[in-house]
Amino acid sequence: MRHFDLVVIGAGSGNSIPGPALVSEQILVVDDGVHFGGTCLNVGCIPTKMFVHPAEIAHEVAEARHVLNATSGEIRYDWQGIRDRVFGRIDAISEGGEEYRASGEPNISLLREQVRLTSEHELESASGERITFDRLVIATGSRPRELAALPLGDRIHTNDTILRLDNQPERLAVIGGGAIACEFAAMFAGLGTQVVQIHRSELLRGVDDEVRACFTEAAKRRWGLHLGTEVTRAVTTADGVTLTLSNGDELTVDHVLVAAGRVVNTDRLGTQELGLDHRENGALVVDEQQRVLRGGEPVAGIWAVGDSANTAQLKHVANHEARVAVQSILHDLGRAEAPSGVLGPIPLVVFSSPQIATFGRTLAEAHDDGLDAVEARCDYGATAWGWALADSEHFVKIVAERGSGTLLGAHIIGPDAGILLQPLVQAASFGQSVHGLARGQYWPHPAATEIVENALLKLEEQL
Ligand SMILES: Cc1cc2nc3c(=O)[nH]c(=O)nc-3n(C[C@H](O)[C@H](O)[C@H](O)COP(=O)(O)OP(=O)(O)OC[C@H]3O[C@@H](n4cnc5c(N)ncnc54)[C@H](O)[C@@H]3O)c2cc1C
Ligand SMILES: NC(=O)c1ccc[n+]([C@@H]2O[C@H](COP(=O)([O-])OP(=O)(O)OC[C@H]3O[C@@H](n4cnc5c(N)ncnc54)[C@H](O)[C@@H]3O)[C@@H](O)[C@H]2O)c1
Repeated sequence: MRHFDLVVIGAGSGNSIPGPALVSEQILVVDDGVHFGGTCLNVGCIPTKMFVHPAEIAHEVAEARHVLNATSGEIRYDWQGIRDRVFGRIDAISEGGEEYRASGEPNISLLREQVRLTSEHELESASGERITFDRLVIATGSRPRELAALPLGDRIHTNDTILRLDNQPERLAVIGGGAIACEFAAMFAGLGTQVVQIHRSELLRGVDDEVRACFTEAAKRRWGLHLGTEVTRAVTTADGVTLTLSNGDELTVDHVLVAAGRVVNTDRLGTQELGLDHRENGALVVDEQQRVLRGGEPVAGIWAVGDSANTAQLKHVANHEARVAVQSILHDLGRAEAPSGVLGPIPLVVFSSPQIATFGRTLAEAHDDGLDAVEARCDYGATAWGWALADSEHFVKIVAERGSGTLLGAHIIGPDAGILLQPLVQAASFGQSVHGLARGQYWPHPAATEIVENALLKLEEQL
């Protein structure tokens, strides 16, 4: 029976655990993914954004008349060319990474199989191999939730398969109203697919109400939107997929994308049987060192990171957790201080069109928490950069506590929202009050950051 000092299950964020600091450990990396390297690299953040950008250019060209007073003729996009540019780059990284893990380092071995824990120090692979270990990192991530009414197949996809289609769908139904659904809907619509998004409630629940309303209006202008509706039946024919909706409507599309949330992969790992603490969504409960808990106490020798250990389901969170886990393992080995682990608020950027960026509380949430909070809004259109963009709909909102000026949240919709959010994430992370934040530094004129500066100035007036 093989034995390892450390086993890492999951080679997404888990793949960054082995490194120079652990070179003296015999490490086994285990992964059962079709492509090596996890969700972000193969079917998540990176390929989607590599499609989102060309789609955004295409959208801007279509809108060019608005800013250029130009007449834009019909432009045809080369789906296969875009797809091959994306996967030509990504697949090479995935294949190179797999080869390096399999044979590039003397202390690291690779197992490409699904495994299940049989105890805290033993696992069994699908082919029946039993392997023991001293320490374990669980980084098994999540997978798309499937819907009974929409069995996956050649025409019904998740994010795992749709980006590799040979031909761009002329008609696409997107099911769901979260980040994935909103990004894919805008992306396909930008490239000229006739998109219809079908969702049982409102888009982007949990995001600031005004931001959501602005997004929903923009979405309605760009693609079909059926809200408060579910798909009850799907019939695949030679012509496409005919969907029956809960309101009785029927529509036929070429392909369907199911984006109805993620299932945490602990359900097939055996962690429940080990009595480890789980959250409602199946993620493991961990402490600030990423050690998994049982009965609220850390279990010796087991760490968890990423989607299997948090509810944020974001890559920047998973990356940070992996760094914390490495330091905690080194601490366990007597070679480092214990990590502190805690960073500031977690930002979320939805790379749809328009883009949304947010962190922290909305004004309503701050009030619900009993805080004396105030909010200021600056429209893009109230600044010189907004005039350059001819923007009349997007805005920045900042929430702070009256008196102390503590930054409680920020909510942005519009071009480069993710970039505009970061100075506020930085201020909140380093405990900087809103007092003096606008006037205590230069803001280059007339850059888009002036929108943030003006929101801060308005906010300060209310403190
Ligand atoms: C379409 C999409 C777009 C996204 N866009 C963004 C974005 O723009 N920004 C952002 O921050 N986040 C984004 N995310 C979320 C982000 O991709 C995830 O939060 C992150 O990749 C999770 O990393 P992880 O290491 O926890 O898991 P993963 O990367 O999913 O890795 C887990 C690995 O474990 C393997 N595995 C699971 N169970 C077993 C088992 N029992 N045995 C062996 N192997 C196993 C899996 O095959 C997988 O390779 C997106 C997600 C999706 C789906
Ligand atoms: N830009 C980003 O950072 C980015 C992009 C994509 C995904 N992600 C991450 O990935 C995670 C998953 O994204 P997501 O959009 O799949 O999840 P989500 O949880 O945001 O949205 C899931 C959607 O599916 C709907 N849904 C759930 N069950 C359903 C059912 N049975 N029938 C019909 N609809 C159903 C929900 O109402 C919701 O609108 C997110 O938590 C997000 O953090 C991040």
